[in-house]
Amino acid sequence: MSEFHVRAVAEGEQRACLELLEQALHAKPISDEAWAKMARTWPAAGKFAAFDDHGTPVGIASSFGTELTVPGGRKLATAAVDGIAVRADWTRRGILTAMMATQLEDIAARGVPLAALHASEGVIYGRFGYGVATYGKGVLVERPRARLRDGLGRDGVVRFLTPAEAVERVPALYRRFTGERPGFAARPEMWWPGFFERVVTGNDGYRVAVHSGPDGEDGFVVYQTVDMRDRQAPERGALLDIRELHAATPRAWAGLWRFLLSIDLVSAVAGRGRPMDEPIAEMLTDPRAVTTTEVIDDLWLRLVDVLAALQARTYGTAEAVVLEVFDRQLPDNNGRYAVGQDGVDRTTAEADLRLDVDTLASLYLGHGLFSDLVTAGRVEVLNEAAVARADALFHTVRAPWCGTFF
Ligand SMILES: CC(=O)SCCNC(=O)CCNC(=O)[C@H](O)C(C)(C)COP(=O)(O)OP(=O)(O)OC[C@H]1O[C@@H](n2cnc3c(N)ncnc32)[C@H](O)[C@@H]1OP(=O)(O)O
Repeated sequence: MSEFHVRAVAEGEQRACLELLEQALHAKPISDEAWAKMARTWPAAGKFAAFDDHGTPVGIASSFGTELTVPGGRKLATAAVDGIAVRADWTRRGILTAMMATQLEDIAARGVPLAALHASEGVIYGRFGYGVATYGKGVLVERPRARLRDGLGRDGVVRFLTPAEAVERVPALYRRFTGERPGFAARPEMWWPGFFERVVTGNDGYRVAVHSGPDGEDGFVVYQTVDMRDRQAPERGALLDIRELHAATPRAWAGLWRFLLSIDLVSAVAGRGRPMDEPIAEMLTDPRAVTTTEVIDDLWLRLVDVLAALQARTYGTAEAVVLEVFDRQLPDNNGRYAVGQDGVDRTTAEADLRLDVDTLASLYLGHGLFSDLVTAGRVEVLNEAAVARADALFHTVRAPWCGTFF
């Protein structure tokens, strides 16, 4: 059997790696034209690949640098893992395992405390220390029944942007969003061409509209129209499928929803991966006009430097707890941490709760409760009184949400 070896991707090898990624994700092959646009978003830096004996890439692990907001508002350097694949004729031979080890060691060596990804499947990344740290909900709003409460969302103006205008204006607008919600991801310059420009200038019919309030442009929505008409239900109009909707103020948020729900010949407005606490039903006169269609795991988080990550966030009001953390891939993280409102440090004190690093990652941004993960067998309790304290320390008022796909 042929062997593979993992090393950093060299300049000039990126396109072959991207082709391998697109093939593994069952996407269309990359044309020369598409590659010309994408090349600048796919630098060799931050990429590792597995190569066969002939030097052909058979696996890719890519990441780029971003920042995530952690509870309390600090922005923490994060490796956004945006492309993982192994060629189908090379799977289940340990290539992903080898690439993840190299990638994690590299991220740790560079002093980046967090890594994050969106997973294609739920069974892959827990073994590498990633835990589900944010969730998103799918919503379907039936337009004929949906009326916004009086006065809501009427203060501003919404207008369409051409694709070229959207490419030029939306990145600057996005920088207005301060991202205080835990889990919120910054979008570095290199994110925009591959994940935004390609979508809004492509042939899939995406439209972009911006909301303007008293301080200028303060929100935008990107959506696609899906034709729902059929012979059985000729009265049905289109479905508006929101790709993203961001607003700097509650008024801008309501204004964008009002706009979407006012468009003619539309039977429903749908969104996926919306914040779990987005108050859509609450803004309508008939809350039953909204159906939650799904809840999806959104951001998978990896605490690469557990001490730095724990020290970066703030905590609720409760007495400190001692957590004993186990990390198979990055053993420097193994040990006990005293976590409290007054700070976090390593300790030799007896542990209250024992857990794996992926479980701690899933609690880190404030989603979920230690007590539920005790029930689920994910947290070992050595001191019963510490469970409620850990809940109070870690849980956040706002549901964490990432808001950016990568
Ligand atoms: C962040 C992102 O980019 S998400 C996109 C991820 N990529 C894809 O889904 C593309 C299609 N799939 C693939 O490319 C590959 O199947 C990968 C990357 C998911 C897995 O690569 P492999 O090299 O086969 O993984 P590897 O051999 O190292 O397996 C490690 C372990 O994970 C398990 N595993 C890996 N992938 C899967 C899977 N899809 N389903 C179930 N188990 C899996 C293996 O069985 C193995 O378990 P073991 O340690 O108990 O033996």
